Amino acid sequence: MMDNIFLNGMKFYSYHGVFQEENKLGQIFIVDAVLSLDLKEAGSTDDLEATINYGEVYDLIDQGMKEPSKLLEHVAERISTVLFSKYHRLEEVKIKITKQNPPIAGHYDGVGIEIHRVR
Ligand SMILES: Nc1nc2c(c(=O)[nH]1)N=C([C@H](O)[C@@H](O)CO)CN2
Repeated sequence: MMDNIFLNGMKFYSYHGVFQEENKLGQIFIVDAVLSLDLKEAGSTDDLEATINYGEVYDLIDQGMKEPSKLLEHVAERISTVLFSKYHRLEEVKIKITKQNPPIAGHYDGVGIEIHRVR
């Protein structure tokens, strides 16, 4: 069983979407991320260098959300690639991106995607 670091309910105003109106007007995106790695060393040494700094992860996700893409799949894939290249300790990552108010008629809490990548 793997240990996890999570960042829940991050909100970004970004411009991802298939439709021109989404690229022009933008909308709110909610991102949840789970990073799986062994946290035992950090737990025993109390040393930030022995783990992944979730403040730094937030900044990387923020940067990734700023670059417009058509598909949420592409946004999530870009972010996971950056995380794996930056953190050698990272073994698995899950990234979920939700649009609460996309241009789709109907009643729902949100639509989106979730990816799970293993190094
Ligand atoms: N699997 C996906 N389907 C759709 C996406 C997406 O990113 N992944 N995006 C759209 C539009 O941009 C959406 O916001 C409104 O229809 C459509 N389907």
